[in-house]
Amino acid sequence: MDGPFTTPPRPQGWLVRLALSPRFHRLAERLPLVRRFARAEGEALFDLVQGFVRSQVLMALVNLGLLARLARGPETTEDLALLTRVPLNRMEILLKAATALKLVRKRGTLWHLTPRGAAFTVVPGLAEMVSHHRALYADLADPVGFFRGPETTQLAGFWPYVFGAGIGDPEAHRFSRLMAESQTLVARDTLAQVDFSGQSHLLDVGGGHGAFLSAVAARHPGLRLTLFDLGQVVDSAPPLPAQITKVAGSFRDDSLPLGADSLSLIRVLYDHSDATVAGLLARAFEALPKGGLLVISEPMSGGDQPDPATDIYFAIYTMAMQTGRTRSVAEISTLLQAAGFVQITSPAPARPYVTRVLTARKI
Ligand SMILES: C[S@@+](CC[C@H](N)C(=O)[O-])C[C@H]1O[C@@H](n2cnc3c(N)ncnc32)[C@H](O)[C@@H]1O
Repeated sequence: MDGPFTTPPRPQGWLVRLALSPRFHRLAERLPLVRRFARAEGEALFDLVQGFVRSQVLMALVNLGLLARLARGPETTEDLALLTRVPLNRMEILLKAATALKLVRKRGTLWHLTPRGAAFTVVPGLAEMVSHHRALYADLADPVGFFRGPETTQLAGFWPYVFGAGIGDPEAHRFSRLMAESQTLVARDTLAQVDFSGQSHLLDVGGGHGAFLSAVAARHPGLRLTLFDLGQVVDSAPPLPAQITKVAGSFRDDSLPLGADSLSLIRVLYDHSDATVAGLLARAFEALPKGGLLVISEPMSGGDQPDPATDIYFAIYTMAMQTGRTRSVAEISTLLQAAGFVQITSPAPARPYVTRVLTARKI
């Protein structure tokens, strides 16, 4: 730690005072009940210490294609080593680490996937998501510099649109595919919490390749649907159900299309600064008729009660993007109220690490 603290130490709670005392730790080893608690805390601390190594083991398994390979059937260490050009002794260590992560197990001479390892290979977009963390981990390689605020980050380069930059076709394709593949779970959790059956026309702003609208189309065949996103993104979308119309434009520079009585922003706000979000919400308010429904769905901060997933992973990820922010329900609500929206509700999320839904109305 460099630099002096300017305030004298403040009083601490008694449990913290105990945990700060080396004498207490020596004593705890001799008292069975306290020992159990102290050891559980010790294990939790060790898990914190080794977290990065766990993630890198997972990254190696994904990038070497080992989990995908084992999804085809069991293999020997020798074959896996040969296939991936990893020396045999190092492959053995990697597979044992994967066993400790409960992703694989060895029976006789053959490595098999566990049910968790098998589930990993079929969750849409999960392997791609792990792979693209290369940029995030590069940014976090110097965590002190990262928290002090670097000039540039690799992750910002992965998502060029966040600065309003024009994007090329390969970039549009790369990040839209990543988002579309992870959209399945987001759409499922969003549609479990929002009922569009009273609506006639939904406009999905920043809708990427239309994965969310395709899920809505399957659920509500009579609903008119409009996909709005940057030109390069809508142009590279795969063929979509007939009820979806594509409109190209930028929510920074263009008005949003009129005519829809509901508007969704799925995983859009957290990419952008408060100023950009305020502008976007003002445009959404303009585009909706009286009574119009706004749906926001993305992982949200726990606010005063930080959430174990969103206040670590998403808060730091969006900070690494340099323009984004993982906001709490209260923070988004303040921005919504400033834009004129009322009747703001946010049901408890089923899986906060997948998404949280917030709805509001224009009246
Ligand atoms: C994180 S992705 C989410 C995509 C999709 N809603 C989903 O959840 O899979 C954000 C989307 O916002 C779009 N976007 C970013 N800036 C935009 C802008 N200025 N105007 C329109 N769309 C924009 C991106 O192209 C991208 O498709």
